[in-house]
This record gives sequence, C-alpha cells and structure tokens, in this order.
Amino acid sequence: MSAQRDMKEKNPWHTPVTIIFSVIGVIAIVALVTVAVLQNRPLPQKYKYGIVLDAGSSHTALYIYEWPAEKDNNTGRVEQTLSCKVDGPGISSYASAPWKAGKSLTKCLEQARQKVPVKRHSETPLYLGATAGMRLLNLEDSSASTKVFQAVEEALQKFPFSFQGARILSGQEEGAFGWVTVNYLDDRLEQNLQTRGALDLGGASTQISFVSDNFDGSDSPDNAVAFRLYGNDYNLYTHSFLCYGKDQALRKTLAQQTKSGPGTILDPCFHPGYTETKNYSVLYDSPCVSDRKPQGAPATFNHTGKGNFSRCQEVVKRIFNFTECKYSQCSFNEVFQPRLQGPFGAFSAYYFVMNFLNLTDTSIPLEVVTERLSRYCATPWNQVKEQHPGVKLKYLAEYCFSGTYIVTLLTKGYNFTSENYPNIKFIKKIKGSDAGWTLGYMLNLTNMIPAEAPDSPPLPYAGYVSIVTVIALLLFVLFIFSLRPLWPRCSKHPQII
Ligand SMILES: Nc1ccn([C@@H]2O[C@H](COP(=O)(O)OP(=O)(O)O)[C@@H](O)[C@H]2O)c(=O)n1
Ligand SMILES: [Ca+2]
Repeated sequence: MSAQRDMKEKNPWHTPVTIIFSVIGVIAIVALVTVAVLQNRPLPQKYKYGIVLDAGSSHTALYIYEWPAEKDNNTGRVEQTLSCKVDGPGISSYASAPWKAGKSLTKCLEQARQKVPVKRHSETPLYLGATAGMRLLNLEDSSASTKVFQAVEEALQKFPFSFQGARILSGQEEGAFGWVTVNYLDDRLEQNLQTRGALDLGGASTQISFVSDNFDGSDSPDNAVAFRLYGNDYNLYTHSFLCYGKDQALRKTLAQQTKSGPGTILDPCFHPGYTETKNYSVLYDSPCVSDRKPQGAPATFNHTGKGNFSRCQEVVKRIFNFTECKYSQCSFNEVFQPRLQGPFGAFSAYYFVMNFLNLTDTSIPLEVVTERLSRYCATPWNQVKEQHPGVKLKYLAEYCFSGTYIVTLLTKGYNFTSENYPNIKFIKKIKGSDAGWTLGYMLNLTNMIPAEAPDSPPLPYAGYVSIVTVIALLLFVLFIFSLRPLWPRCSKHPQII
C-alpha cells in the first residue's frame, strides 16, 4: 500500500502545476479558436438596393436589384429581387395625356416601396431609361417627349428613393449595357472568359453587340464601345437599328405591301382565314413609315392572311437594304458589321416569340426551324385561336410574322448561317435576373464594375478557420511535448493504483 502511495506521489502528471498548465493551455486554445471564429464570422447579410425602370416602346417594367451591403465591388453578386410590369402601354403612347404616363408607374413603385427596407429607401438610387419608343416620339414631336418626361419625373420624385433622373438611352448604350448584363450574370467579365454577344429585339429597335477579333473600332467608330472591366480591355461592336424592333418592322412590312394604296392587303405573314379591317392612319402613325403613306389612300384597308412563310420572308427581306455597303462587310442598311464571333444570347422579344413557337432549342437545325415556321404560318387562323385560347388575339395573330422576321433578321440581316445558328441561345433570365440593358445600366451608373480586378482576401473564410484550428492544435501538442521532462519514467511493471 505504501509503495502504491509512493508511485502516486511521484507521478509528475498529478502535480498541481502540470494540471494547472494543461488546463490553462486547453482554455487558451479554445479561447483563441473561439475568438478567431467569432471575430471573422460572416455577419447576417445586409443588402443595398437599386431600382431601374425600363421604359420600352411597348411597355414599362421596373426591376429591383440587391447586393450585399459590404461588397459593392464584387462581381456576380448583384441580383434581381423583383420585377414589376407596369399596366398599360409604353410611356411614349401617352404623348397626348402625359400625366397618365406618370400615373401608370405608381403601382410598381408602391411595390418597390414595400420591397426595399424603409431604412434603405433614401439611399436607393432610382433610374428611368427610355428606349426606342421615346426616341421615335422625340424625333416626331420633341415637345411631347419633354412633357412625358416631366410627368414621369414628377411621379417618380414623389417616392422616397434617390431619384437619379429619367432620360433616353442612345442605341449604343442600350446595346452595350445589354452585353454587360449578359456577361456579368454569366461571370464572364471577372473571370476573363470568352464573352457572349447580345441580341436584343424590342418593339421599336433591335440591337446587336459582340466582341470580334477583327474589330478595333477604326473601321466604324460609331459602332465601337471600349470598356475596361476587372483589368481587361474590351472593344465592343454594337449597333442599334431604329425601326427594326418587331412592331415597327411589322409596320414597315405592311407599308411595303400598301405602296400602291390598295384597299386589301393579302398578307403572307398572317394565317389563312385571318381578316381584319384596319386604319391606314394608325398604320402610318410612326416616323418609321410615315414617308411611305400612299397619296389618296382610303381610310381603311382589309388585312387578309395568306399564311405562306417563304412569301412572307420575301416581303420581310424588302424592308432591308442589302445593295449598298461602303465597308469591307455590312449587315444591312449600309451598316458595318465585323465577322460574327463566339456564342450569343438572344433575349426580350427574340425569347418571347421563339418560346411561343417552341423554337428556343437552337440545336434544331435552321432548315427544320423554317419547316416548322412554314407549317405554323399555314395553319388556319381558326385553328390557331382554338389551340391558344388564353393568348390575346392581337399578339396571337402576329407570331407567324414575328418568327419569320426573327429568322430573316438573324440569317439575312446579321448573316447567321446553319453553322453558327447553334451558337445562339434564346434566353429570358440568367441566374434569376432578366437579360436586358437595365442591370448593365445600373452597374455602370453605380460604378459597381471596377476597371481593375479587385484585391481578394488571400484565404476564403473556411480555409482561414481551418488553419487557425490546426495551428492551435499544433501549439497544444508542442506544449505537451515541452512538458516531457515531467512525464513519468517508463516502468516495466507500472502500477497504476
Ligand atoms: N411577354 C411579352 C413581352 C413583350 N413582348 C414584346 O417584346 C417587345 C419589347 O419591346 P420594348 O417595349 O422593350 O421596346 P423597345 O423600346 O426595346 O424597342 C415588344 O415587341 C413586345 O410586344 C412579347 O412579345 N411578349
Ligand atoms: Ca427593350
């Protein structure tokens, strides 16, 4: 018994000093890791917001974007959190009653007021950008366009956001910001990946924007937009064709067929059995066609469908001018276009129309696309109506034309071929955000895409915590080893008790 007591007394592990050291060591390590983890733990996310109103020719839409409050400068982090379609037509349609343009926006702004936290209201920028509808109104009647803007500004200033102004975007801006949006959402800018061209089809204008190796802007400076984003230089080719959005293109195509002012148009772009009496004055009420108004035309004409894709394509082709080109190569209307390059994203009406026609899959060969369109256009109007009972008749009637126009614009206008047609992707959204110019516009105005690549922390958070823990454990083991002289001597027959 006394030998056992001796052994116990000699065991240095049981000395109070060692025990105290060990306990302090363990506590210190636990404290170190806890402090490091707590100090660096991501705080609950706080968001900042930005609001953009897209005042298009056919309608206005409001988009709210949000991004983590502490990371204004990081890529791929701005996301669309709400979209609201304004009831009624585009603001340019309110030329004769401008106050109604302002009033039409209030419902969506109310939604925005609910969505954005109250304490963020006053710091949330609010922008309104108008596109081709207002460009046309401005050409037609600039004082009417000024009045529409006044009414819209007055309405927007009534909300608690930081209103940054309402203005018309140039066609270049519209094309370039659409390209920025698509490539930002795809994370192609920060990662310096091959960029995606942007094809935007609106109601009154259409834009094509892409980077091409054989374009540096010298051939056609009007089509060049230079960007430096995340430390990379981009020479973007962009062109906006005013009057070549699908609604104005339809007017042009109809006007083409009424040149001699007949009372009836037999239109291959509308379904057989379709027949409507339309007003000449309504058809010609646009600067895109007003010069074509036939003299002495009757007040109305009979618009009758014939449902023939290839003949429709023939009349659509006539709204493009392919004869003149003073550059090495052109798309149409004497507009320079470099060689098509890389993948493309086609959005807005490109998507809506091709989605309706079940043709968004571009692995379907172009020949099959035209076959399907031919069959669709030839379908009698009554049958089409039966197949799509929920679709507004005005829109339903136009899909044959719109599909034909899209295929013609892409292949004859921009020179896409069977080989590179599969490079086009018809898209509506990318990672939850709508493809369109609005996000790119806001990123630019809030300086959210830096010219140079941002410095990133050397380690991600999880890596940092792991390293701190491993080092702490290592220190602990070293500490234990440093107490080695105090360890019990090995005995051949240790007696524990
Ligand atoms: N669900 C929808 C929404 C819009 N659209 C069309 O998409 C086009 C949008 O053009 P927009 O109003 O942005 O006009 P722009 O000012 O861009 O020329 C219009 O032709 C609309 O009719 C559609 O086909 N289906
Ligand atoms: Ca648009």
